[in-house]
Amino acid sequence: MTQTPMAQPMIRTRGLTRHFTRQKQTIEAVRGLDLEIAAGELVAFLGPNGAGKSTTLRMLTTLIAPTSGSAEVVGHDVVRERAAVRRSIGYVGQGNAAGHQQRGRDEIVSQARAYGMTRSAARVRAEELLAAFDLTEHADRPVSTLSGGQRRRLDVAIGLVASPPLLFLDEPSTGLDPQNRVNLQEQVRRLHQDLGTTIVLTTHYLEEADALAGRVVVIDHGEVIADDTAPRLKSTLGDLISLGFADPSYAVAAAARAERIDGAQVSVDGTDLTVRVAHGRDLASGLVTDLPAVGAPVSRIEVVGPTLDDVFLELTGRSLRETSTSTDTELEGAAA
Ligand SMILES: Nc1ncnc2c1ncn2[C@@H]1O[C@H](COP(=O)(O)OP(=O)(O)OP(=O)(O)O)[C@@H](O)[C@H]1O
Repeated sequence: MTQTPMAQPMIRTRGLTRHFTRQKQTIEAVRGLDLEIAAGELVAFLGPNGAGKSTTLRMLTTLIAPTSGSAEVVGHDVVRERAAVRRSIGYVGQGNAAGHQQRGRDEIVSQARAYGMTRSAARVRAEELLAAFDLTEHADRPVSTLSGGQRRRLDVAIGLVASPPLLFLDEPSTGLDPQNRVNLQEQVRRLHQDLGTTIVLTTHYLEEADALAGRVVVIDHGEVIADDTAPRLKSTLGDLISLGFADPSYAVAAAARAERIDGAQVSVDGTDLTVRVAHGRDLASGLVTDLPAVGAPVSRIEVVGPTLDDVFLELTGRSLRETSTSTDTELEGAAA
C-alpha cells in the first residue's frame, strides 16, 4: 500500500463515513475511509457496483455530507467550506448535466464563458472538445435529441472545459463505445500530463484503471482493500504459466517438477498444467528445458501476466467482471 505521508495533499480524508437509511435498514455505503491524494496524481477508484465509489465522490464534491469523519479537498473542509471546495474542483457526475433544449455546442460555449474565457477562446475550446468526443456533426442539435451515449460524451466534454486543478469524473466511460472510450482516455491523459490536473475517477473497467491511472484504489463494501500502482498490485500475484502436453501422464510428471519451484501454485487438468508463480516469465524457459528430462515433453506453453481482475479475485474471492454490470449498450443505443 502507498500510504506515505504527503506535505499538502489535494485530498485528505479521515474516517470518512456515510450511511444511508432505506426501509429502516442502515446501509454503510462508505466505512471509515483514510485517504491522501497528492497534487498531480491520476487516481482510479475501482470496485463493483455498490462498492461506495460514487458516494465517496459525492462527499468529496460536497454534494452530500459525511455521516462522520472528515475530508479536506484542496485544503478546504467539505462541510464547513463547501463553496471554497466547489470553486476549486470540476465534477462530472453519473447523470446528464447538460440542459435539454440548448444545442450541444452552445452548452460547451456557455460553460467556458462562465469560467471566464473570451467568446473566441470559448468557441475554439468548444470545437476542440466536440471533435475530441466525436460530436461535431451533432453539435447543432438540441441536447434532448441526442442518444444516451452522445449526451454522456457531451457531459464529459463540458466537465473538461475549465481545466480546474482537481477534477472528479464519476464513471466517465460508462455508456461510451470502445472508440469513444479511447478518445476520453486520451483527453483525460492530456489534461493530466499537459496541465498537471489532479484527476480522480471511478470506473469498473479494469482495463481503463490499468491503462490510465497512476494509482488504483480498490474499493469493496465501502472500504479500501488495496491501494497502489497497477503494476505493483499485479506483481503480488505472479504470472500464470500454462502448459499443454500430449498425454495426461506427462502433465502429472511435469506437475511434480513444477512443485519444486519455490512459491509455485500448481494445478493439473487432464493434459493441461498451470503454474502460478512470481517471475513466471523468467522461469518458463528453464521449465520447458527441464521437462523432457523428467519424461514430459511440452506441446504448448503460454505465460500470462496477472490482471487487476486477478487482484480483485485474490482479495475478495469474487471476480470484478462478474460483479459489475455494464450499461454500455443500453446507453449508447438509447437514442432519444
Ligand atoms: N441515496 C441513497 N439512498 C440509499 N442508499 C444509497 C443511496 N446512494 C447510494 N446508496 C447505497 O450505497 C451503496 C454504495 O453506493 P454507491 O453508488 O456509492 O456505489 P458505487 O461503487 O458508486 O456503485 P456504482 O458503480 O454502481 O455506481 C449501495 O448499496 C447503494 O445502494
